[in-house]
Amino acid sequence: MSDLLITFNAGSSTVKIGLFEIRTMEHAHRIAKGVIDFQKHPLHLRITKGASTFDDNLAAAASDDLSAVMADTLDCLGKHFDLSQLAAAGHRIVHGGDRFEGPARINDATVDAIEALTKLAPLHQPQSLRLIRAIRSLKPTLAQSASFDTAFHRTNNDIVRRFAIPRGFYDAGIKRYGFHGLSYKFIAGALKRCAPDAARGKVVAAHLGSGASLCALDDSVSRDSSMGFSTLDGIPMATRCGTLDPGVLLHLLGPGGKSLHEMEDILYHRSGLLGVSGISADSRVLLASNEPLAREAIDLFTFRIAGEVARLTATLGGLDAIVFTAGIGENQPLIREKICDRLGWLGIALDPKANAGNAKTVSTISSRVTALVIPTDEEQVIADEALFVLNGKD
Ligand SMILES: Nc1ncnc2c1ncn2[C@@H]1O[C@H](COP(=O)(O)OP(=O)(O)O)[C@@H](O)[C@H]1O
Ligand SMILES: CC(=O)OP(=O)(O)O
Ligand SMILES: [Mg+2]
Repeated sequence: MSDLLITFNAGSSTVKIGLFEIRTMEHAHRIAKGVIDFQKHPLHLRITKGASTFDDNLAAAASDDLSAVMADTLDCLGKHFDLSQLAAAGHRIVHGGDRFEGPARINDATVDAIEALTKLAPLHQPQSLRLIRAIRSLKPTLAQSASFDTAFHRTNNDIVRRFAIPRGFYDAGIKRYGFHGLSYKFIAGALKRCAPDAARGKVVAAHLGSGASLCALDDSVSRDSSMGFSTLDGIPMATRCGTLDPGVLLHLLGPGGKSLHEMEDILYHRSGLLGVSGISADSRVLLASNEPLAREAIDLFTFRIAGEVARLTATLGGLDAIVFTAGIGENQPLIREKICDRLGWLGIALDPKANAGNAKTVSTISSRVTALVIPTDEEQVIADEALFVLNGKD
Protein backbone atom coordinates (compact mmCIF):
# COMPACT_ATOMS: atom_id res chain seq x y z
CA MET A 1 0.00 0.00 0.00
CA SER A 2 1.29 3.45 -0.91
CA ASP A 3 2.11 6.15 1.61
CA LEU A 4 -0.26 9.10 1.77
CA LEU A 5 0.29 12.82 1.77
CA ILE A 6 -2.15 15.49 2.95
CA THR A 7 -2.16 19.11 1.76
CA PHE A 8 -3.73 22.23 3.25
CA ASN A 9 -4.57 25.37 1.30
CA ALA A 10 -5.81 27.93 3.80
CA GLY A 11 -7.95 30.72 2.34
CA SER A 12 -9.77 33.49 4.10
CA SER A 13 -12.97 31.51 4.59
CA THR A 14 -12.16 27.92 3.65
CA VAL A 15 -9.40 25.38 4.05
CA LYS A 16 -9.00 23.19 1.00
CA ILE A 17 -7.57 19.75 1.72
CA GLY A 18 -5.93 17.34 -0.72
CA LEU A 19 -5.19 13.68 -0.09
CA PHE A 20 -2.58 12.09 -2.33
CA GLU A 21 -0.98 8.70 -2.82
CA ILE A 22 2.81 8.73 -3.15
CA ARG A 23 3.15 6.54 -6.22
CA THR A 24 6.70 7.63 -7.09
CA MET A 25 8.97 9.98 -5.18
CA GLU A 26 8.48 12.59 -7.94
CA HIS A 27 4.71 12.54 -8.26
CA ALA A 28 1.82 12.52 -5.84
CA HIS A 29 -1.46 11.17 -7.20
CA ARG A 30 -4.64 12.86 -5.97
CA ILE A 31 -7.15 10.45 -4.38
CA ALA A 32 -9.50 12.83 -2.57
CA LYS A 33 -10.27 16.43 -1.79
CA GLY A 34 -11.95 18.12 1.11
CA VAL A 35 -13.16 21.60 2.01
CA ILE A 36 -13.75 22.93 5.50
CA ASP A 37 -16.16 25.84 5.35
CA PHE A 38 -15.24 28.26 8.13
CA GLN A 39 -18.29 30.46 7.36
CA LYS A 40 -20.66 27.74 8.58
CA HIS A 41 -21.62 26.99 12.21
CA PRO A 42 -21.04 24.19 13.02
CA LEU A 43 -17.99 23.91 10.78
CA HIS A 44 -18.71 21.82 7.73
CA LEU A 45 -16.40 19.35 5.99
CA ARG A 46 -17.12 18.00 2.53
CA ILE A 47 -14.96 15.13 1.32
CA THR A 48 -14.95 14.16 -2.37
CA LYS A 49 -13.60 10.72 -3.28
CA GLY A 50 -14.09 9.87 -6.94
CA ALA A 51 -17.78 10.37 -7.72
CA SER A 52 -18.82 10.18 -4.05
CA THR A 53 -19.17 13.08 -1.63
CA PHE A 54 -19.41 12.81 2.15
CA ASP A 55 -20.68 15.69 4.29
CA ASP A 56 -19.88 16.02 7.97
CA ASN A 57 -20.42 18.70 10.59
CA LEU A 58 -17.41 19.01 12.86
CA ALA A 59 -18.00 18.94 16.62
CA ALA A 60 -15.13 21.33 17.33
CA ALA A 61 -15.50 25.07 16.78
CA ALA A 62 -13.00 27.40 15.10
CA SER A 63 -10.67 29.29 17.39
CA ASP A 64 -7.03 30.36 17.51
CA ASP A 65 -6.17 26.74 18.30
CA LEU A 66 -7.29 24.45 15.48
CA SER A 67 -6.11 21.21 17.14
CA ALA A 68 -9.64 20.02 17.92
CA VAL A 69 -10.89 21.00 14.45
CA MET A 70 -8.00 19.12 12.85
CA ALA A 71 -8.54 16.11 15.13
CA ASP A 72 -12.20 15.96 13.97
CA THR A 73 -11.13 16.45 10.34
CA LEU A 74 -8.59 13.62 10.49
CA ASP A 75 -11.21 11.39 12.19
CA CYS A 76 -13.65 12.06 9.32
CA LEU A 77 -10.97 11.39 6.69
CA GLY A 78 -9.94 8.30 8.65
CA LYS A 79 -13.37 6.76 7.98
CA HIS A 80 -12.50 6.57 4.27
CA PHE A 81 -8.69 6.33 4.17
CA ASP A 82 -5.98 4.61 6.19
CA LEU A 83 -4.29 7.64 7.73
CA SER A 84 -1.72 5.43 9.49
CA GLN A 85 -0.04 5.59 6.04
CA LEU A 86 0.37 9.39 6.26
CA ALA A 87 3.98 10.31 5.39
CA ALA A 88 3.78 14.12 5.24
CA ALA A 89 1.58 17.21 5.40
CA GLY A 90 2.15 20.08 2.96
CA HIS A 91 0.90 23.63 3.49
CA ARG A 92 0.34 26.56 1.17
CA ILE A 93 1.91 29.65 2.73
CA VAL A 94 0.96 32.86 0.97
CA HIS A 95 3.96 34.97 2.02
CA GLY A 96 7.56 33.76 2.03
CA GLY A 97 9.07 37.27 1.84
CA ASP A 98 12.69 37.33 0.71
CA ARG A 99 13.49 34.41 2.94
CA PHE A 100 12.00 31.50 0.96
CA GLU A 101 12.95 30.79 -2.66
CA GLY A 102 11.26 27.40 -2.74
CA PRO A 103 9.57 24.83 -0.52
CA ALA A 104 10.91 24.30 2.99
CA ARG A 105 10.71 21.66 5.69
CA ILE A 106 8.76 22.96 8.65
CA ASN A 107 10.73 23.24 11.88
CA ASP A 108 10.85 25.85 14.66
CA ALA A 109 12.92 28.26 12.56
CA THR A 110 10.56 27.98 9.57
CA VAL A 111 7.52 28.58 11.77
CA ASP A 112 9.16 31.68 13.28
CA ALA A 113 10.04 33.01 9.82
CA ILE A 114 6.48 32.45 8.55
CA GLU A 115 5.08 34.11 11.67
CA ALA A 116 7.31 37.15 11.16
CA LEU A 117 5.60 37.72 7.79
CA THR A 118 2.05 37.61 9.18
CA LYS A 119 1.54 41.36 8.95
CA LEU A 120 2.13 41.23 5.19
CA ALA A 121 -0.65 38.67 4.59
CA PRO A 122 -3.13 39.11 7.46
CA LEU A 123 -5.92 37.29 5.63
CA HIS A 124 -3.96 34.07 5.00
CA GLN A 125 -0.81 33.63 7.11
CA PRO A 126 -2.44 33.26 10.57
CA GLN A 127 -4.71 30.41 9.46
CA SER A 128 -1.78 28.52 7.87
CA LEU A 129 0.18 28.86 11.12
CA ARG A 130 -2.80 27.56 13.11
CA LEU A 131 -2.96 24.50 10.83
CA ILE A 132 0.79 23.83 11.07
CA ARG A 133 0.66 24.04 14.87
CA ALA A 134 -2.45 21.86 15.08
CA ILE A 135 -0.85 19.11 12.97
CA ARG A 136 2.35 19.37 15.01
CA SER A 137 0.43 18.89 18.25
CA LEU A 138 -1.62 15.96 16.88
CA LYS A 139 1.18 14.24 14.95
CA PRO A 140 4.50 15.49 16.32
CA THR A 141 6.60 13.12 14.21
CA LEU A 142 4.85 13.78 10.88
CA ALA A 143 7.03 15.62 8.34
CA GLN A 144 5.52 18.97 7.32
CA SER A 145 6.48 21.22 4.42
CA ALA A 146 5.69 24.78 3.37
CA SER A 147 5.03 25.87 -0.22
CA PHE A 148 5.19 29.61 -0.81
CA ASP A 149 3.06 31.69 -3.19
CA THR A 150 5.77 34.32 -3.44
CA ALA A 151 8.59 31.92 -4.43
CA PHE A 152 7.53 31.60 -8.09
CA HIS A 153 7.96 35.35 -8.59
CA ARG A 154 11.53 35.52 -7.32
CA THR A 155 12.53 35.69 -11.01
CA ASN A 156 10.97 39.18 -11.35
CA ASN A 157 13.71 41.74 -11.87
CA ASP A 158 14.54 44.67 -9.67
CA ILE A 159 12.62 47.27 -11.72
CA VAL A 160 9.49 45.14 -11.54
CA ARG A 161 9.84 44.66 -7.80
CA ARG A 162 10.64 48.27 -6.88
CA PHE A 163 8.22 50.99 -5.77
CA ALA A 164 9.21 54.56 -6.61
CA ILE A 165 9.71 55.50 -2.96
CA PRO A 166 13.02 56.18 -1.14
CA ARG A 167 15.46 53.32 -1.72
CA GLY A 168 15.81 52.40 1.94
CA PHE A 169 12.28 51.02 2.01
CA TYR A 170 13.15 48.47 -0.67
CA ASP A 171 16.12 47.31 1.37
CA ALA A 172 13.74 46.95 4.34
CA GLY A 173 11.49 44.60 2.32
CA ILE A 174 8.90 47.12 1.06
CA LYS A 175 8.78 45.76 -2.48
CA ARG A 176 6.52 43.90 -4.89
CA TYR A 177 6.47 40.15 -4.16
CA GLY A 178 3.55 38.78 -6.22
CA PHE A 179 1.24 35.95 -5.09
CA HIS A 180 -0.76 32.96 -6.38
CA GLY A 181 2.62 31.49 -7.33
CA LEU A 182 1.56 27.89 -6.68
CA SER A 183 -1.29 28.33 -9.14
CA TYR A 184 1.02 29.91 -11.73
CA LYS A 185 3.58 27.14 -11.24
CA PHE A 186 0.82 24.62 -11.97
CA ILE A 187 -0.30 26.58 -15.06
CA ALA A 188 3.29 26.84 -16.35
CA GLY A 189 3.62 23.04 -16.02
CA ALA A 190 0.21 22.38 -17.60
CA LEU A 191 1.05 24.68 -20.53
CA LYS A 192 4.22 22.68 -21.22
CA ARG A 193 2.07 19.56 -21.51
CA CYS A 194 -0.97 20.89 -23.39
CA ALA A 195 0.33 23.91 -25.35
CA PRO A 196 4.14 23.62 -25.59
CA ASP A 197 4.47 26.39 -28.19
CA ALA A 198 2.61 28.84 -25.96
CA ALA A 199 4.63 27.66 -22.95
CA ARG A 200 7.83 28.73 -24.72
CA GLY A 201 6.32 32.11 -25.57
CA LYS A 202 4.89 35.16 -23.83
CA VAL A 203 1.81 34.38 -21.75
CA VAL A 204 -0.43 36.28 -19.38
CA ALA A 205 -2.11 33.93 -16.90
CA ALA A 206 -5.20 35.24 -15.12
CA HIS A 207 -5.99 33.57 -11.79
CA LEU A 208 -9.53 34.82 -11.20
CA GLY A 209 -10.91 33.39 -7.95
CA SER A 210 -12.03 35.16 -4.78
CA GLY A 211 -8.50 36.48 -4.66
CA ALA A 212 -7.43 37.39 -8.18
CA SER A 213 -4.23 38.33 -9.96
CA LEU A 214 -2.40 38.08 -13.28
CA CYS A 215 1.08 36.85 -14.04
CA ALA A 216 3.38 37.57 -17.00
CA LEU A 217 5.21 34.39 -18.04
CA ASP A 218 8.06 34.30 -20.52
CA ASP A 219 9.18 30.78 -21.40
CA SER A 220 7.37 29.60 -18.22
CA VAL A 221 9.27 32.03 -15.99
CA SER A 222 7.42 34.73 -14.01
CA ARG A 223 8.48 38.23 -15.10
CA ASP A 224 5.77 40.36 -13.47
CA SER A 225 2.45 40.08 -11.71
CA SER A 226 -0.46 42.32 -10.81
CA MET A 227 -0.19 41.69 -7.06
CA GLY A 228 2.61 43.51 -5.33
CA PHE A 229 3.53 44.02 -1.71
CA SER A 230 0.27 42.62 -0.33
CA THR A 231 -2.65 40.58 -1.60
CA LEU A 232 -4.62 43.84 -1.97
CA ASP A 233 -2.80 45.05 -5.05
CA GLY A 234 -3.64 44.73 -8.74
CA ILE A 235 -7.11 43.99 -10.03
CA PRO A 236 -10.28 44.28 -7.92
CA MET A 237 -11.29 40.99 -6.26
CA ALA A 238 -14.33 39.50 -4.52
CA THR A 239 -13.90 41.76 -1.48
CA ARG A 240 -10.46 43.36 -1.99
CA CYS A 241 -9.92 46.69 -3.72
CA GLY A 242 -6.96 46.09 -6.03
CA THR A 243 -4.67 49.01 -6.90
CA LEU A 244 -5.72 52.18 -5.09
CA ASP A 245 -4.25 55.66 -5.24
CA PRO A 246 -2.30 55.93 -1.95
CA GLY A 247 -3.66 59.47 -1.67
CA VAL A 248 -7.04 57.91 -0.90
CA LEU A 249 -5.51 56.14 2.10
CA LEU A 250 -3.86 59.33 3.36
CA HIS A 251 -7.14 61.18 2.98
CA LEU A 252 -9.27 58.58 4.77
CA LEU A 253 -6.76 57.94 7.56
CA GLY A 254 -6.34 61.63 8.36
CA PRO A 255 -7.35 63.29 11.62
CA GLY A 256 -10.91 62.36 12.61
CA GLY A 257 -10.98 59.75 9.84
CA LYS A 258 -10.88 55.96 9.79
CA SER A 259 -8.72 53.91 12.11
CA LEU A 260 -6.10 51.56 10.71
CA HIS A 261 -8.28 48.62 11.65
CA GLU A 262 -11.35 50.10 9.91
CA MET A 263 -9.28 50.79 6.80
CA GLU A 264 -7.97 47.21 6.75
CA ASP A 265 -11.52 45.90 7.04
CA ILE A 266 -12.74 48.16 4.19
CA LEU A 267 -9.91 47.28 1.81
CA TYR A 268 -9.74 43.52 2.51
CA HIS A 269 -13.36 42.66 3.27
CA ARG A 270 -15.74 45.35 2.01
CA SER A 271 -14.34 46.41 -1.35
CA GLY A 272 -14.02 44.75 -4.78
CA LEU A 273 -17.12 43.17 -6.34
CA LEU A 274 -18.93 43.36 -2.99
CA GLY A 275 -18.07 46.98 -2.32
CA VAL A 276 -18.92 48.28 -5.79
CA SER A 277 -22.15 46.30 -6.20
CA GLY A 278 -23.33 46.46 -2.60
CA ILE A 279 -24.97 43.11 -3.48
CA SER A 280 -22.52 40.20 -3.40
CA ALA A 281 -18.88 39.17 -3.56
CA ASP A 282 -19.84 36.17 -5.70
CA SER A 283 -19.58 36.75 -9.44
CA ARG A 284 -22.37 34.19 -10.02
CA VAL A 285 -24.85 36.28 -8.05
CA LEU A 286 -23.80 39.48 -9.83
CA LEU A 287 -24.03 37.95 -13.30
CA ALA A 288 -27.53 36.63 -12.51
CA SER A 289 -28.70 40.03 -11.23
CA ASN A 290 -30.46 42.72 -13.30
CA GLU A 291 -29.36 45.45 -10.89
CA PRO A 292 -27.28 48.17 -12.63
CA LEU A 293 -24.83 48.18 -9.70
CA ALA A 294 -24.15 44.46 -10.20
CA ARG A 295 -23.36 45.16 -13.85
CA GLU A 296 -21.13 48.07 -12.91
CA ALA A 297 -19.10 45.89 -10.53
CA ILE A 298 -18.53 43.29 -13.27
CA ASP A 299 -17.68 46.04 -15.79
CA LEU A 300 -15.11 47.56 -13.44
CA PHE A 301 -13.63 44.10 -12.74
CA THR A 302 -13.22 43.27 -16.45
CA PHE A 303 -12.05 46.80 -17.39
CA ARG A 304 -9.28 46.65 -14.80
CA ILE A 305 -8.24 43.12 -15.82
CA ALA A 306 -7.97 44.15 -19.48
CA GLY A 307 -5.83 47.12 -18.46
CA GLU A 308 -3.54 44.86 -16.46
CA VAL A 309 -3.21 42.41 -19.37
CA ALA A 310 -2.02 45.35 -21.46
CA ARG A 311 0.52 46.41 -18.80
CA LEU A 312 1.88 42.88 -18.47
CA THR A 313 2.10 42.61 -22.27
CA ALA A 314 4.37 45.66 -22.14
CA THR A 315 6.53 43.90 -19.51
CA LEU A 316 6.80 40.87 -21.81
CA GLY A 317 7.24 42.88 -25.02
CA GLY A 318 4.45 40.91 -26.72
CA LEU A 319 1.72 38.37 -26.15
CA ASP A 320 1.26 34.86 -27.57
CA ALA A 321 -1.37 33.44 -25.24
CA ILE A 322 -3.70 34.31 -22.40
CA VAL A 323 -4.74 31.66 -19.87
CA PHE A 324 -7.85 31.89 -17.69
CA THR A 325 -7.93 29.89 -14.47
CA ALA A 326 -9.54 29.56 -10.97
CA GLY A 327 -13.26 29.72 -10.13
CA ILE A 328 -14.17 32.68 -12.36
CA GLY A 329 -11.52 32.14 -15.04
CA GLU A 330 -12.56 28.51 -15.53
CA ASN A 331 -16.33 28.87 -15.28
CA GLN A 332 -17.51 32.34 -16.32
CA PRO A 333 -17.69 32.76 -20.14
CA LEU A 334 -19.25 36.23 -19.91
CA ILE A 335 -16.36 37.56 -17.84
CA ARG A 336 -13.79 36.09 -20.28
CA GLU A 337 -15.78 37.65 -23.13
CA LYS A 338 -15.90 41.09 -21.52
CA ILE A 339 -12.14 41.02 -20.90
CA CYS A 340 -11.26 39.80 -24.40
CA ASP A 341 -13.67 42.24 -26.08
CA ARG A 342 -11.47 45.04 -24.75
CA LEU A 343 -8.34 43.35 -26.07
CA GLY A 344 -9.20 42.86 -29.75
CA TRP A 345 -6.47 45.42 -30.60
CA LEU A 346 -3.92 43.02 -29.04
CA GLY A 347 -5.01 40.29 -31.44
CA ILE A 348 -7.35 38.27 -29.21
CA ALA A 349 -10.52 36.93 -30.85
CA LEU A 350 -12.78 34.61 -28.86
CA ASP A 351 -14.79 31.79 -30.42
CA PRO A 352 -18.24 32.35 -28.83
CA LYS A 353 -19.23 28.68 -28.90
CA ALA A 354 -15.95 27.38 -27.46
CA ASN A 355 -16.03 30.13 -24.85
CA ALA A 356 -19.62 29.35 -23.84
CA GLY A 357 -18.62 25.69 -23.33
CA ASN A 358 -15.50 26.49 -21.24
CA ALA A 359 -13.43 24.66 -23.90
CA LYS A 360 -9.68 24.31 -23.48
CA THR A 361 -9.05 26.70 -26.39
CA VAL A 362 -11.57 29.53 -26.47
CA SER A 363 -9.98 31.69 -29.19
CA THR A 364 -10.74 31.40 -32.93
CA ILE A 365 -8.31 29.58 -35.22
CA SER A 366 -7.31 32.92 -36.77
CA SER A 367 -6.83 34.71 -33.43
CA ARG A 368 -3.24 35.95 -33.24
CA VAL A 369 -3.22 35.39 -29.49
CA THR A 370 -4.39 31.99 -28.23
CA ALA A 371 -6.87 32.11 -25.35
CA LEU A 372 -6.93 29.03 -23.13
CA VAL A 373 -8.92 27.82 -20.11
CA ILE A 374 -6.82 25.62 -17.84
CA PRO A 375 -8.11 24.43 -14.44
CA THR A 376 -5.54 25.16 -11.77
CA ASP A 377 -4.56 22.80 -8.93
CA GLU A 378 -2.61 24.47 -6.15
CA GLU A 379 -2.84 21.33 -3.98
CA GLN A 380 -1.03 19.27 -6.62
CA VAL A 381 1.89 21.71 -6.48
CA ILE A 382 1.91 21.62 -2.66
CA ALA A 383 1.95 17.81 -2.78
CA ASP A 384 4.75 17.62 -5.35
CA GLU A 385 6.77 20.16 -3.37
CA ALA A 386 6.19 18.16 -0.17
CA LEU A 387 7.71 15.15 -1.94
CA PHE A 388 10.66 17.31 -2.96
CA VAL A 389 11.15 18.25 0.71
CA LEU A 390 10.69 14.61 1.84
CA ASN A 391 13.42 13.66 -0.62
CA GLY A 392 15.70 16.08 1.20
CA LYS A 393 16.00 18.37 -1.84
CA ASP A 394 14.88 21.59 -0.12
N1 LIG B 1 -18.75 26.32 -11.10
C1 LIG B 1 -18.71 27.65 -11.10
N2 LIG B 1 -19.44 28.34 -11.98
C2 LIG B 1 -19.39 29.67 -12.00
N3 LIG B 1 -18.65 30.44 -11.16
C3 LIG B 1 -17.89 29.81 -10.28
C4 LIG B 1 -17.87 28.39 -10.19
N4 LIG B 1 -17.03 28.05 -9.21
C5 LIG B 1 -16.54 29.21 -8.70
N5 LIG B 1 -17.06 30.27 -9.34
C6 LIG B 1 -16.77 31.68 -9.07
O1 LIG B 1 -15.42 31.76 -8.67
C7 LIG B 1 -15.25 32.63 -7.55
C8 LIG B 1 -14.47 31.86 -6.49
O2 LIG B 1 -13.35 31.27 -7.07
P1 LIG B 1 -12.43 30.18 -6.35
O3 LIG B 1 -11.27 29.93 -7.24
O4 LIG B 1 -13.30 29.02 -5.98
O5 LIG B 1 -12.01 31.04 -5.09
P2 LIG B 1 -11.02 30.84 -3.92
O6 LIG B 1 -10.31 29.52 -4.08
O7 LIG B 1 -10.08 32.00 -4.07
O8 LIG B 1 -11.87 30.93 -2.70
C9 LIG B 1 -16.65 33.08 -7.15
O9 LIG B 1 -16.85 34.40 -7.60
C10 LIG B 1 -17.59 32.15 -7.88
O10 LIG B 1 -18.70 32.83 -8.31
C1 LIG C 1 -2.89 35.27 -2.56
C2 LIG C 1 -4.38 35.24 -2.46
O1 LIG C 1 -5.01 36.25 -2.58
O2 LIG C 1 -4.92 34.03 -2.26
P1 LIG C 1 -6.47 33.61 -2.34
O3 LIG C 1 -6.89 33.82 -3.74
O4 LIG C 1 -6.47 32.15 -1.95
O5 LIG C 1 -7.23 34.49 -1.38
MG1 LIG D 1 -7.64 30.61 -3.87
